[in-house]
Amino acid sequence: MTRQSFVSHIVWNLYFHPLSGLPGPKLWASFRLPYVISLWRGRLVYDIFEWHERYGDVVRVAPNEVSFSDAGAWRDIHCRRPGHKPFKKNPVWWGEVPGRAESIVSASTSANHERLKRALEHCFTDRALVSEEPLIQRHVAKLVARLKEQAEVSLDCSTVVNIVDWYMFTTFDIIGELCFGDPRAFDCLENKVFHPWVLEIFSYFRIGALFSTIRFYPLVEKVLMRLLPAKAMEAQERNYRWACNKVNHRLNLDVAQEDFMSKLVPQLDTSVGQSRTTSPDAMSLAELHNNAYVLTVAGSETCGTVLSGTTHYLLENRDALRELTKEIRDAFGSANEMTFGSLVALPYLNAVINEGLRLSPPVGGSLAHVVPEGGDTVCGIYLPADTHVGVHQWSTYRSSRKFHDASSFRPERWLELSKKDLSSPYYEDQRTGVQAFSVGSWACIGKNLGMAELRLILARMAWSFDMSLPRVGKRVEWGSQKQYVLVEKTGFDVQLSLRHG
Ligand code: HEM
Repeated sequence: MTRQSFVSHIVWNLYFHPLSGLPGPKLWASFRLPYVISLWRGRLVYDIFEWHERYGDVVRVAPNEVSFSDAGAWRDIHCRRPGHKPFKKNPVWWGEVPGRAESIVSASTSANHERLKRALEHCFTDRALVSEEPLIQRHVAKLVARLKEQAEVSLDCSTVVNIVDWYMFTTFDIIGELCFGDPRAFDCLENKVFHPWVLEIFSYFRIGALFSTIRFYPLVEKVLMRLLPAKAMEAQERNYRWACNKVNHRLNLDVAQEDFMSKLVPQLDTSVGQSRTTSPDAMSLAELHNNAYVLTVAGSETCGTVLSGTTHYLLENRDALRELTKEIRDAFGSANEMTFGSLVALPYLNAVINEGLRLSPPVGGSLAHVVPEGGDTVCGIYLPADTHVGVHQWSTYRSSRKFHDASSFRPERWLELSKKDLSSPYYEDQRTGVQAFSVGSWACIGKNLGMAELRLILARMAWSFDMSLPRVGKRVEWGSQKQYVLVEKTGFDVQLSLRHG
């Protein structure tokens, strides 16, 4: 692009573009680069939050992108509206990986997405959850047992641990067994370290997010794809193949066990390639491989982030931690009584988790979508076709215009009393804007399983340990960690003392 055409491009973006009337920082509206640089710095979520605080619920954050922090945008972007075309996922972020079959996440056509969703949903029905609970209970009991072992050998019956690691050990061990039918697939709790496969996955989060931004510049993408060292591609392929082999191994196991595969095998179309000759909902083996891979990542990192964030805020808010601990210890006579079913009924535990999801969502930014052909409205604002749009979670959840004492951890805001009592400072909180599992066609398929895991792990921790911040140890300020679509968690220490009595 010559200097002259670059300048006219900026002038057009600022003054003649159909979005030029929308509020937002002029530099960001001029060209895409400030947005890309902010993401590369891991600051995009925080920068957009600042723009929303300054400009309001609708902000133009790039020449062709509009960010919303309005609860109504969930409905308009994510849900089917009679008489409207669906907003598809933005291929910049959700593109297919070349050479792999489609996964539920990459499937952008609704027909394919719906088929894969129907197939995978068998893993997440109420009945499926009941059958999977013993497996999950076993791993959570192991988490507690390993931590207790460490506390028991010290004179003061306590131990200091990086709790983020321990939560992630647990969520990966759980998902490893659910996806691959192998209780020791990752064996992180046993070895007290991450499995090398998991470490590789962590490294791809950042690279994947950075790489996606290249798609804003198709020419650069083409060149870069050519220059990319074969070694880097091979490493990713090896990582993927490892998961495929684990799936194949599980398929050949001759034992009856209740995991995801026991629900997915009946959906498997064994005909060659990706053609489907049996049920219209069937999955090919290649699709099973990729979807198992996606489930492994989607079902572990997310839970680990919310557990870590919630624990961080509980430790900083001793009254909330005391209230939670009391509720759990009063409700049960023994740890075995804590089940998926019994924990649903605890109001404070659920309020704590809702508040944890508000302040530490696994995806802080937008779940990017594209306005369909012909253009459409979001929150009453007309947007031309192909405009990139999304609900910015961090800005919606932390908005001082939507929540009383928005940046503070206040589980009370989720209690029934606060919703009904006109004199409660939280009465007018816009709770419906908090949708950390998303809503509509692409909403999280693992929500119930995820919530059950969060409840069980937090409850078992509060039941077994008195938790506190150690005098000396690693701390974190949750809202200053870098985010590359997902939160790059730096870790923090917790003192776990065996409970008295
Ligand atoms: C705290 C826990 C979790 C949170 C906050 C969470 C959040 C999310 C979010 C925000 C999305 C994107 C939705 C969209 O694009 O509109 C998503 C999608 C998804 N999640 Fe979760 N998730 C959690 C746990 C899980 C678990 C435990 C599993 C499975 C084991 C899972 C599997 C998936 C899958 C397969 C999708 C893609 C759904 C689709 O495209 O139709 N998630 N999740």
